[in-house]
Amino acid sequence: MDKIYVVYWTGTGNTLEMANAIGEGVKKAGKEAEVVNVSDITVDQVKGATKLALGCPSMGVEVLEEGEMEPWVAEFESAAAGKTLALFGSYGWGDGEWMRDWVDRMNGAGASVLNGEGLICQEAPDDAAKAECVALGEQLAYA
Ligand SMILES: Cc1cc2nc3c(=O)[nH]c(=O)nc-3n(C[C@H](O)[C@H](O)[C@H](O)COP(=O)(O)O)c2cc1C
Repeated sequence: MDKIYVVYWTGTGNTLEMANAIGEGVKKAGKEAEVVNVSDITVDQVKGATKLALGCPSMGVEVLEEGEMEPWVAEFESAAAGKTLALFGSYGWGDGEWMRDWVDRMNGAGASVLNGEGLICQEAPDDAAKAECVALGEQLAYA
């Protein structure tokens, strides 16, 4: 499967902005990207993908969004082994705990998380944060 999916959940659009910039980076590297809301794609559809970007903001108290993203990620755990993942998301007032937990979880499921950490950004990404997202998309495409 050549297409690289950038699967995200967003409440107010910040993580979507990150997702779009990551998709832009994938395309810049010459690969096809599909930026897709988690509610519009099943885990089955990404089972054949060797690399994937997943994004979700910090919600609840330092957890993934619980209505859509958390159940999707829980199901994805059994399909994650051997995949290369770019994890990303926006946060507000925390210290990134939700992302560290998510990275540990995905590594525990046998995936390889690029750079050993997720790309996080406080609230809306500024130009510098968007540039980091573009670079992450390129890195994922070349990985
Ligand atoms: C219900 C709710 C819970 C949140 N919990 C946290 C949290 O635990 N830690 C944190 O740093 N930010 C928290 N935030 C802030 C969001 O992560 C932040 O506003 C983020 O930019 C939202 O991204 P989005 O625009 O993609 O939805 C919370 C926001 C909401 C609405």
